Amino acid sequence: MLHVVCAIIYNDDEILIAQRNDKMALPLKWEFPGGKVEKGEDKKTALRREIKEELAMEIEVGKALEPVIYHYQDFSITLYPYVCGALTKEFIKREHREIRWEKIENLKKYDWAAADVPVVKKLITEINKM
Ligand SMILES: Nc1nc2c([nH]c(=O)n2[C@H]2C[C@H](O)[C@@H](COP(=O)(O)OP(=O)(O)OP(=O)(O)O)O2)c(=O)[nH]1
Repeated sequence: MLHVVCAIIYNDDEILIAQRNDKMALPLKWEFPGGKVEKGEDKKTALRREIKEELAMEIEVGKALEPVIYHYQDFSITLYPYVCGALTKEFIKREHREIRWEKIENLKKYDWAAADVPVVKKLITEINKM
């Protein structure tokens, strides 16, 4: 079982979303930036580290959302999503094929990694209640 943290990074009404590259597992799928928690590492620390490595970005890690367990064909993951704040909109694209700011109501148009689908649905439901 992989333990993966991911960041739902807000700036105003937009969220930062990323497309995996064709050399990665789950090629070309869209995801929230993040990565594997290392042994003995605190999840929030892991998330700040991954976002710095992947995007050269500093974030404020906030509320934890409900973890998602998903069994892919070759491996299983527990995905731990966190609501995060961005201090600036700037980032450097270091590993992904594409990274962009997107409005929540447009998130359903993307081909998400399967583990992310319940997270995306929840975000869309929440925004519709507002
Ligand atoms: N980062 C991230 N990974 C996700 C998400 N949804 C999802 O199924 N995954 C999967 C894809 C990968 O198999 C795994 C995360 O691995 P990764 O390759 O992004 O993590 P990493 O940077 O620590 O990996 P590594 O290349 O250093 O080994 O979790 C998501 O929203 N964000």
